[in-house]
Formats: sequence, structure tokens, C-alpha cells
Amino acid sequence: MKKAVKITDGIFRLGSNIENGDFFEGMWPIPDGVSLNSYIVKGDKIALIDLVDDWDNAPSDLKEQLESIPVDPSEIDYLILNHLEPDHTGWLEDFLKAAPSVELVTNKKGAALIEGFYGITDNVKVIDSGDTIDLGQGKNLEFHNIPNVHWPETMITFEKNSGVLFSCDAFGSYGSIGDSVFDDEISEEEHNLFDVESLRYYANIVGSFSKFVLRAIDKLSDFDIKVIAPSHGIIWRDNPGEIIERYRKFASYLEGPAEEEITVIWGSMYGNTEKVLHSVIKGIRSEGVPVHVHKVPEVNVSWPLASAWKSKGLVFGMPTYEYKMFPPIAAVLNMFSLKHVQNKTVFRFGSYGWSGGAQKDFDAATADMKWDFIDPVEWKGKASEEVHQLAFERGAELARSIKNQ
Ligand SMILES: Cc1cc2nc3c(=O)[nH]c(=O)nc-3n(C[C@H](O)[C@H](O)[C@H](O)COP(=O)(O)O)c2cc1C
Repeated sequence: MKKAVKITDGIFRLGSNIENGDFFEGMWPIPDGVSLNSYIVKGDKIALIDLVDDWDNAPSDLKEQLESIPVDPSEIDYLILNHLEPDHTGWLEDFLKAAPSVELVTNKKGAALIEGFYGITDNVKVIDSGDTIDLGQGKNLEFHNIPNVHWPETMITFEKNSGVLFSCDAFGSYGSIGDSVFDDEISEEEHNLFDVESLRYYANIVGSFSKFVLRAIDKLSDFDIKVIAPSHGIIWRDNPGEIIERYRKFASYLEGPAEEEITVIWGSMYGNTEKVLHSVIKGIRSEGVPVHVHKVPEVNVSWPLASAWKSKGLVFGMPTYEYKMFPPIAAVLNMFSLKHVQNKTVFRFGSYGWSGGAQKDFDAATADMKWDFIDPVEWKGKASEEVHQLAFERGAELARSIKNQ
């Protein structure tokens, strides 16, 4: 039987790992899974904070863990919905069959979404930022809106006496959780995985809303936070400041500067662009700058997006295709535009056959992205020694320019 994990007296974590090969949000690969975390806060009254989707084993895991406390769903007085995205609410209609008198607690925008997604208007308790619900026995829940981290209705719940912050998607990460759920219990190897997966989660899911993330972090600076309990990822009780600072750093990359690193994204049909790629990389390395290389379409955009998010410099290598950019690169740029990959220094190179066209298309696609550009390198067909030399120099120039920022 799966057991709930006690965080402190009367507060428990219930969790399930999604490991069935599905993509997150239907598009982001999660080879190491993702956890869905819910929480029970028990005073005289009982609150369940965030639900799950009917996804993989999440509903049965939740039921088993409630039983382990034990809490019967019918005993739950409040279901706090910090965020209405279906990964936290999709199982709502079935849950309500087992807990018919539970009150759904959300803000005004959340109530509209409950009606929109589930047609539910009864038993909805609309709270405002700053409102509290006293559960008794020293359990007092306070609600604060953190709009657009990640949807407009997103809020956090804070249990003031224990200092546990139920932060929903804020401070979350991809990655399944093993038997240990706390930052001070997981191994160094697991920490390394969550370091990498929290960046990828951030860039994929939250990055566009970085200004709102910074606003939320400022708001939270007044709170005496002892534990961060997000809806995805590990629970931070030893060093909650670590994940707050990590998120602050990720959010700061929106306006730049990011890390002194370069992300290279490239695609090539017949190898003419690929050969020059090696000269560009040598040029970057000649300046001692770390470089991350992603080949499209082989790699899902999730990884180059995470890598680009934290890099000051970007390189795109691609040939002309039907008077435009090589389509897999165009798809990456489209995602980068959607996700606000801004304030970068960028270099593009590539081969063409007769007319070119990729550069013009690239210029148009990137006009609004707040990027500075190193002069591009283009050539007809196979690259000459001079082209290789120029590509090496431009790679080095890009590396130098990000070092000087
Ligand atoms: C399907 C296809 C469409 C192409 N369209 C154009 C084009 O519109 N204009 C052009 O100058 N070259 C065009 N080319 C030529 C390529 O840009 C050229 O072969 C280039 O060297 C390919 O680079 P790669 O070896 O890195 O794939 C096209 C090639 C292919 C295969």
C-alpha cells in the first residue's frame, strides 16, 4: 500500500509518478517521469490541497495514500484548488462522487474555470488574496494570488503556523520521486537530476511568465517559509531558499544576462552545413566558452529550449529549403518566440544551392525577439576553406562578445 508522507504534524504529502510514456502537456517528453503532488492539512477540519488528473495511476495512488493516513474522502471539508490546469483537477468529477459535500476553494478566476471545465457552480467558496480558512488545531490556511504563474487564476496556499507553502506549479520540476520526497533525503545523483529537470520544466512551462515569477517571489519575501511543497517535484524543507533562488535566477534570464554559455541548434540535409558546424564549434571553444549542441529534428524542442533559456549566446546552423529556413529550425524558432527566449546574442550560418532565402526568413522570424546578431555566414553548396575560416572566426567572435557582456 502506498503511504502518505508526513511533512509535519497534521500535514501529509500524497503523490503519484507519471511514467506511462505520455508527454507532459501533450508535448514535452518526460523520460524520467513527473510527480503529481497533493497535500492533506488536518485540523478539526480537513483540507486537501490540489487534486490529480485521471492519468496513469494517479487516482488510485491518491486513494491509497488517503487511506494510509487514514482520511476518507467523505471527511474532507475543503478541496483547495490553487490552479485549475487539468493535471491538478482532471479527476474532480469522480472525486466529488466520493466527497459530495466538499467545498471547492478557489479565487474568482478559478471559479470561472471550474464552471468552464467541469460545469460546477455549487459548493464553490470564492476567496480573495489574503483570505484565510482556520481548520482548527493550529492549522490556518492563507491564500495569495500569484497570477500567471502559470495561469491567470494561479494562487498559493500558506499554512502560517508550520510555515509550509503549497506553491503549486511555482518551484516545481519534472522527474519522478522515489521513496524519499525531501531535499535532505535524496541522493546527490537525484539532486543533479532535479537541477537539470527543474530548468527544463521552467523553460518549457513557466519561462514565458518570468516577470510574474519575479513578482511572486517578491511577494513571498514577507513570508516566513519553512517548507516549500510544490505540485511537481521534491519538497524543500532543509533549504527552501535554494529552489526560490534557482527560480529567481531562471526568471532573470528573460531580461538577461544569462549564463556565459552558447547553445548551438543545427540541422542539415546533405552535410554541407554540418561540416561548417565543426568550424563554428572550434571557434567557440577557442575562447573557452562551454557549448551545448542540439541537432534537429532528432531532438525534441524541450531540450534546446531549456539550454537556450540559460545561454547568453545562440547559434543556428541550417540550409535554405524552398526559399525559406530548413523547416525543423523554423519550428524551433517558433517555439522560442512563443516562450520569450529573449536578450541573446546570435549567429546564423548555412549553405544554399542557387537563390538562398533562409537568412531573409530567419531575419523576419527573429525581428521581435530582442536579439543582437553577429554577421551571418552563407555560401553556395560546399564550403571553401575561406568559409570554414570565417565560420571559425565568427564562432570565436560570438564567444568573445558574450564574455564581454
Ligand atoms: C528540398 C530542397 C529544397 C531546396 N530549396 C532551395 C532553395 O529554395 N534555394 C536554394 O538556394 N537552395 C535550395 N536547396 C539547396 C540546399 O539549400 C543546398 O543543397 C544546401 O547545400 C543544403 O545544405 P545541407 O547539405 O546542409 O543540407 C534545396 C534543397 C533541397 C533538398
